Amino acid sequence: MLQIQNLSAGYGKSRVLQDVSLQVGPGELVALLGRNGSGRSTLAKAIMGLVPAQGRVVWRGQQLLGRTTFEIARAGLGYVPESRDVFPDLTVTQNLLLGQKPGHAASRWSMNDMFALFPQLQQRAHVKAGVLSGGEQQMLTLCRTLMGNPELILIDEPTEGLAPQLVAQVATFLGTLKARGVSVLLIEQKLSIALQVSNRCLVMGQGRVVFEGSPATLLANEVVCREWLAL
Ligand SMILES: Nc1ncnc2c1ncn2[C@@H]1O[C@H](COP(=O)(O)OP(=O)(O)OP(=O)(O)O)[C@@H](O)[C@H]1O
Repeated sequence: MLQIQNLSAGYGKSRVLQDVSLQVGPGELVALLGRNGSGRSTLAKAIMGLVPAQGRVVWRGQQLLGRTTFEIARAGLGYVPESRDVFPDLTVTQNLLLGQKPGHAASRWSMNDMFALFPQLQQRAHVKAGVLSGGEQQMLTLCRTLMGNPELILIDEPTEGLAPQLVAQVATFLGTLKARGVSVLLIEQKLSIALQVSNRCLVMGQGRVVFEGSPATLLANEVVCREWLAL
């Protein structure tokens, strides 16, 4: 469904990604692990057309490289960046409504689905997003992207800085995406979450994919865990 072949990308003269190839199948949740600076966020940005890249990013048979971020999102890809991304002066409900894509077929996700996943957002439905806690803003960013009905969603470190209870809610959220057939490429620092929710794990190191396999295979690979994940 998403096929990345020999992707290279970087900033100015510095080359960050080198020859990255991977794929994400329909309804699959692929976890992208690695140390800080290994290039995972750059990969997500390259897929979304946010950093210059060479190679092939093929989505449903069509090359995405060279298209604008807007066109890539319209083609069915959602992106939740590492930084929380809300409209601070709009309420929670208004933020969610803005996530919908006008003129598209009805989203398979309703506002009530979002409130069922994160009840805190319902309690704060009419509060301006700018006064929410960091964790609540993270939930709102996830939900707003989902309201756009993506077929594949790239999520960059959704549990970073969250209290354990919220981490558990994000894990449930990811499980719901999987259960409802949304493909996910998840950048995650917490190995426990990645192992719990993913079908397959990729490990990146120095801008390359250095491991690919099931969560169980990754856990059993002491060399990869030590050298590339510092476990
Ligand atoms: N805007 C930028 N300009 C220049 N270099 C950058 C930029 N963003 C990232 N880099 C560099 O690219 C490399 C990969 O960073 P990237 O953010 O993709 O890694 P990461 O695996 O997502 O790690 P992290 O979790 O720390 O973000 C790092 O060396 C980083 O310093």
